[in-house]
Amino acid sequence: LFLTLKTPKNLPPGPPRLPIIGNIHQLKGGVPHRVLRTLARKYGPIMYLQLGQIRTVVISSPRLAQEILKTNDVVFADRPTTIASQILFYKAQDIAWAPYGSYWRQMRKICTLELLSAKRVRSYSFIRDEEIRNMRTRLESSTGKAVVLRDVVVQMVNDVICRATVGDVCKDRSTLIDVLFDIMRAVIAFNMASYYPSLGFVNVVSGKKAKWLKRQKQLDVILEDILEEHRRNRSNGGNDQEDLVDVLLRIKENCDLDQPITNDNVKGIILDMLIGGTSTSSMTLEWAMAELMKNPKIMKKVQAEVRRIASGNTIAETDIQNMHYLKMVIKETFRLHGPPLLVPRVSREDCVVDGYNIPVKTRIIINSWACGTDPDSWENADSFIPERFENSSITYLGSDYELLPFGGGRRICPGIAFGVGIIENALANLLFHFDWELSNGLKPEELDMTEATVLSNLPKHPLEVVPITVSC
Ligand code: HEM
Repeated sequence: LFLTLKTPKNLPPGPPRLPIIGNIHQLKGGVPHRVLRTLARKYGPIMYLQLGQIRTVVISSPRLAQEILKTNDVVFADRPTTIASQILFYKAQDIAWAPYGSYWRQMRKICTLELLSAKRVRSYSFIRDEEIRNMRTRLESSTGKAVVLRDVVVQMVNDVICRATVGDVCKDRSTLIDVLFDIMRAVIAFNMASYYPSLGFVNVVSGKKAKWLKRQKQLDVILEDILEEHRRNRSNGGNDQEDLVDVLLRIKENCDLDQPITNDNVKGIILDMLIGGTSTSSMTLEWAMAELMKNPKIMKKVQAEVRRIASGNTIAETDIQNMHYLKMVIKETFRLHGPPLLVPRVSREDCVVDGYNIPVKTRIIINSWACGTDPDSWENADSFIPERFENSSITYLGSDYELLPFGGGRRICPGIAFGVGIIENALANLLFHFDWELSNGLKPEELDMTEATVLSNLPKHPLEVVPITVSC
């Protein structure tokens, strides 16, 4: 498929348009955030691309990210309607893809209070500890042998999130993980039809629609099963500890809400939690370990800190609060390997950004990786240097626009405390209980850090390492 993009005629006045940026095929071939950063360095931090039928503005600097996420937050608080979000996310009846409005506000509030508040996240510490201990046991049984780290951490993260969200590790875990990653791919990946929404037949011809419908069916069976089990449990008196599904079912049955909750809403929200949490947190862990394997001095320094602070054979969450270098390693991992393009926004009305008129219904892509590697904000921007955060007040909480792994504004990720809680605890345990070698005698400098083209925040080649159990 080879399609040349031409300057669209009769567009309202807007930011400088790229006359011909090549073709969609070319964008598909490279890792999109890298292609877009190269284009931004040539054409500027605000670019107007006509991608098929979709008017798209790409933002590539911290200053302009602030204009979108802070100055004009409400204007850019909407999400696009995509074929993937319609099929896979129950017609966008979740939170992440829901249009901005009263339904989104209500459901986000329920999830924030009932699952993702700091207090709630603290209450899951026993789940985190148990599942991280299980991960450790699995690794101990492989001591001296090569393991694919991704498999181990995805299972641990998925088990933590499943237990907090649906109350138990999922019976059908491997199918669920497969489907979740497939959905993530469908949402992120290049898809010609999403640039030509009025040409629905493109999806039919390419076979994508049939594939997604099949995936959706598989997923729906798992989610229905989870709901049914909770309904049964509730009619038998329920459990002492409510999980998110119990909470949503209770609210659905008893509360007089502005927007009544349907079964599809509940399923869409479970899906958000599973997808939002599993892939992002496990990818961050894999990249952090890859950077540490690539940089043995940093590995040594962070291991020394963790082993000095942790006492006894376990790591308490209070110990982690004192592991400042570990936190810097995680921040640096977010800077270089966080979600490179934020979930797209859509403008709800005409708006002026940086002196340019952006018409209503324009899709906005924020290249957070370009912000995180902006040479005006960061020295040696492409190198992994955790020490850069030593005397810095920069956080990833959405108010420092040069570091946006969780986005910003009212659509900022509501799962920051939950995600970071898992990452910090798991990484501290991996570093405390094990020494690590690369498999097949690979040298650190030979480790390939290329990103996968489709899920570009995953390493292209899954990290293979050899854990060596350390007696503490
Ligand atoms: C390392 C971990 C994580 C990263 C890097 C991450 C990143 C992000 C990003 C970049 C966004 C889009 C924000 C924007 O549009 O400005 C987002 C949204 C979201 N995330 Fe996360 N996330 C993580 C963990 C989690 C967890 C653990 C959950 C829930 C259990 C979660 C649930 C969500 C939801 C529901 C949204 C949609 C928010 C909305 O549209 O209102 N995330 N996340």
